[in-house]
Amino acid sequence: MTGKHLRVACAIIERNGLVLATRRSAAMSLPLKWEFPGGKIDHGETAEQCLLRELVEELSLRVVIRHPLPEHTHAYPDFSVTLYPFVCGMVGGEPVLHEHAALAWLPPGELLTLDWAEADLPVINGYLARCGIMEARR
Ligand SMILES: Nc1nc2c([nH]c(=O)n2[C@H]2C[C@H](O)[C@@H](COP(=O)(O)OP(=O)(O)OP(=O)(O)O)O2)c(=O)[nH]1
Repeated sequence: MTGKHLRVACAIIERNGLVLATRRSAAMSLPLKWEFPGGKIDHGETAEQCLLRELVEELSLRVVIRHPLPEHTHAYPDFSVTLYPFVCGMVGGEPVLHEHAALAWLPPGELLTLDWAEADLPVINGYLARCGIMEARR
């Protein structure tokens, strides 16, 4: 593994049978890739605390954290990331884009139609397996 290692909490937010995906902006790392909203875990912060903070900063969104999913580590060419995913529910309100280029609410079975950050693919497939949806694409 080369470069820095990031620990990142991310949210699989469910609402009325749909899941929220956000698209990174052209100015961010991994430009225009789709991801689950969240961000880097600060020193002294739990993954859950990070997630609640990042969702307010990025999307003005308050959620309830329902349960964690298994973490996954992925090596990109110049850095590596461990994703700490949490299935969440909405408290209320609508997400507001402060940093991302776009958002989409999709049925779980359509998530893999987006161009995801590579690290997310095992997370999505694990989530789909929990939902009883067979992996349709890689
Ligand atoms: N939030 C989030 N980040 C992800 C996911 N998948 C994935 O590879 N990442 C990567 C993208 C970023 O390099 C890093 C998260 O950092 P960040 O959300 O604070 O992004 P950032 O633009 O501030 O990062 P940087 O350019 O300052 O390095 O993890 C995901 O599902 N959600």
